[in-house]
Amino acid sequence: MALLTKPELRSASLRRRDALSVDERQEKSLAIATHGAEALSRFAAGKCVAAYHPIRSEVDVALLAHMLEDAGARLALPAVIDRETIVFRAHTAAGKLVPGGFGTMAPGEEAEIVDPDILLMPLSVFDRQGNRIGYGAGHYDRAIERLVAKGRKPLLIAVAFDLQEAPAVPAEAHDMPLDGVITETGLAWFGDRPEGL
Ligand SMILES: Nc1nc2c(c(=O)[nH]1)N(C=O)[C@@H](CNc1ccc(C(=O)N[C@@H](CCC(=O)O)C(=O)O)cc1)CN2
Ligand SMILES: Nc1ncnc2c1ncn2[C@@H]1O[C@H](COP(=O)(O)OP(=O)(O)OP(=O)(O)O)[C@@H](O)[C@H]1O
Repeated sequence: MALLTKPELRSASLRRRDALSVDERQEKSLAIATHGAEALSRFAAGKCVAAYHPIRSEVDVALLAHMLEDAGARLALPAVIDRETIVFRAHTAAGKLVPGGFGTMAPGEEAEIVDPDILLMPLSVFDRQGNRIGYGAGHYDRAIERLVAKGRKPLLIAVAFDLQEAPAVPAEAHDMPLDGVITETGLAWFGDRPEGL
């Protein structure tokens, strides 16, 4: 069978994700938080974790983010600053969220721009080799490339429902491979388990 293109894989996966009921999404998001916190709490203590403010039918990652915060992590959220660029801004309990682009919410311009150690990443589709497809803007790929160019090596962890998995996602040169994925059935590492985990 011919490999599906990125847009075909994206729309098929988003259709499946959109079909989950609100209750199913909440229940699975809770399982994702439990698995994620169990696997990452110790590692995340003292580190900066970028979550995201869910849009569309994405996993609600807020519970996991707050469990990691309780374990000692600092939180950040992405903000779109132009069509091609996102930055990560510190998200504190007192900090207000403002519209962050593409229907997302993000900390305002007064919030410090930070370089996260761990990215909890939304996506449309992933495969077991660690390839991912987002919404097609290249925002995360470019942000990761910038972090790597500064000598940072953030841990890249996708947060997704099992039904977003595809057998094979075509990878392009700019795509940054994931270290792992957390779904409602647990956390899976794609290669060797990262050091310290
Ligand atoms: N919750 C969340 N926050 C996020 C992302 C994300 O994927 N999810 N991003 C990930 O990069 C960045 C924002 N980039 C985004 C880029 C495109 C679309 C989107 O929905 N695109 C539409 C097409 C464009 C449009 O609506 O005009 C689509 O796919 O239908 C959403 C977010 C940073 N924050
Ligand atoms: N590091 C990069 N430098 C320059 N252009 C890039 C980079 N990463 C992605 N792009 C461009 O962005 C566009 C979208 O890329 P791609 O289809 O991989 O996005 P995506 O993985 O769906 O999005 P995202 O990374 O926001 O989740 C493509 O035109 C691609 O060439």
